[in-house]
Amino acid sequence: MPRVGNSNGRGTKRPKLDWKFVQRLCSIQKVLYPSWASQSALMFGTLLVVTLTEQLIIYQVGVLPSYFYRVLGDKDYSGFRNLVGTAMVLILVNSTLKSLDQYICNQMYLNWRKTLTESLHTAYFQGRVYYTLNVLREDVDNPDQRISQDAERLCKQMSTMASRLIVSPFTLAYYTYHCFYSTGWIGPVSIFGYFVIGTITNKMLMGPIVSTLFEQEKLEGDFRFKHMQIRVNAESAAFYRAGKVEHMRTDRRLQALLQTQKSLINKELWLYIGVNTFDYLGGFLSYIIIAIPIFTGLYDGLTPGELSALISKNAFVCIYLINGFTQLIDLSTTLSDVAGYTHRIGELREVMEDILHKQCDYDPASGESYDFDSDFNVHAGPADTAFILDNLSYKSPYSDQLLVEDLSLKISQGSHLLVVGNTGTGKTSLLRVLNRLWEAHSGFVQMTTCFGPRGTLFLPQKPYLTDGTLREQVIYPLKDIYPASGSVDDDRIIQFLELAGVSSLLKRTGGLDEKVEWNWYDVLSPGEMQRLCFARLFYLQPKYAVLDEATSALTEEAEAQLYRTCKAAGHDFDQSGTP
Ligand SMILES: Nc1ncnc2c1ncn2[C@@H]1O[C@H](COP(=O)(O)OP(=O)(O)OP(=O)(O)O)[C@@H](O)[C@H]1O
Repeated sequence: MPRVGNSNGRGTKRPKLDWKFVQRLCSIQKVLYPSWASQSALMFGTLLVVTLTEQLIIYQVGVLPSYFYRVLGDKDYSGFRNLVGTAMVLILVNSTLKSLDQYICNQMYLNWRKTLTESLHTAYFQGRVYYTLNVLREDVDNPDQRISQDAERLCKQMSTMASRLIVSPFTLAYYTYHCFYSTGWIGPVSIFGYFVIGTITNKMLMGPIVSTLFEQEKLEGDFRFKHMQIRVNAESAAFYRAGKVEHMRTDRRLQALLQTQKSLINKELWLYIGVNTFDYLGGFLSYIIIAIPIFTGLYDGLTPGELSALISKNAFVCIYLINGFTQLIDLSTTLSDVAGYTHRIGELREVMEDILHKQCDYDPASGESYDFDSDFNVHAGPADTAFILDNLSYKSPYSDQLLVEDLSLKISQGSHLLVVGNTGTGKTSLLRVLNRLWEAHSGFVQMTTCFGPRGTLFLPQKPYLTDGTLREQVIYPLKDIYPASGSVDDDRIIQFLELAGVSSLLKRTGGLDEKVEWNWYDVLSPGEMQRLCFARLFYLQPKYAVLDEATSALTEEAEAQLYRTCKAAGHDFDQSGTP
């Protein structure tokens, strides 16, 4: 069950707009832009060309009114006609470029989301990372939310920043040059100073927002998880008539979320005040810049007319330069969101990487780790042996007490082993250690066969049914129909469903390959689920089967029948159960 409710993790630093953010953002960018010729890089290049052209056209459109004044003032009819034609073309090109800009940003967002989510999936499903992350690690909340929602929001926010950020170095350089040309050093230096003060102020105001956004996303995940818990367990809750208590608990999660959202909105108020103040201050700054030489007497020799012309010329370039900077400052709110999501995804990536490298059966050279049907890390041993345990001791995570001490055992072909013991004594844990979900505390454990049809299959205590057709349930976890699709395989599956006592499912689903809308957990009884898992076992025909109370919902008679079938099929099985 995914862990929820833990705060930012034990001893984890509060996420901020700091160097760590830059590192995490860069590592995410490396994923988004794997090479210069990647699709994202090409889109980025196209966006750059489009936005630069757009800037040129915007400038041309901006000066149109002054031409209109001139031709109208001169009553120049042919000039006016030409100008109307030019204006129409420019406006058409401008609006096409603007739409293209938006279109490329949306395409980039889609491409980023695909690349980032697929890369997160690759790490998540590598080896048993998804198990360790959800069950054993407490330092990352809601991994599902980070992969599905946070990644999406990060890409969305970055795409809204992209077109504004991409041209700013060019426009800033261009207008800095013009500003310097018309005002001397005083213009650019004052404007750069104003931008530095604006950035420092906004960085201070953004700091608390980043950590609150991080917290808000965690609570959002907790809230969704609560609803998912009720959705999955609706029947059990209804049997308890637990509507009131679930209502109270769900509302409590909602309250916690809204409280954090409220605090986020309050903190954002200060950032908005900062951003808007700098926006309006920027409008006046050009006059302050021109006022300095006027009041220091530098322009004393100019007539009032010449002075007005100079002011108007200087104001134009200064305003453009200031506008370039204020546009960057306006991005502060988006940047604080980007920082929050970057920390959540960056942290997830780091933890997944850490888990993967700590897995004892991870091979850094090939990147291969344990998975179904992979021979990796299977130590060659005697051909007739499945497991060798020597002085094995193990304990549960976060506990110092050993569950089992110095267990020596060899599980070989032809022998059937039943593990019994009181509840919580570590029977399932033995299977976890055999399956390498948990590390052994000391001693030696070796699996000498592979997973899957040619080796060992584990049937867990809680039957796992995937989404999909009846065939996909039976052949799980094989991806493709094994050994080959067609009537031979169909006959086998039908025969195994009959042997497991669930052939009635064929009628309910309407066939092996009929898509079903229902959730398998809601429509099958626990006994039927266990029988379906046995059909899976018969189909996969492993040499060894490790069953964890796999018949707990069946009658003794049905249990005996299933075991007889297993024996006839030639499985050696290891079963754990409470006496
Ligand atoms: N993910 C986990 N984190 C921490 N402790 C765990 C975890 N899973 C199991 N444990 C603890 O490890 C101990 C052994 O659990 P295990 O599941 O092996 O019991 P069992 O003998 O199979 O019991 P049962 O007969 O009820 O299935 C229990 O005290 C359990 O609470």
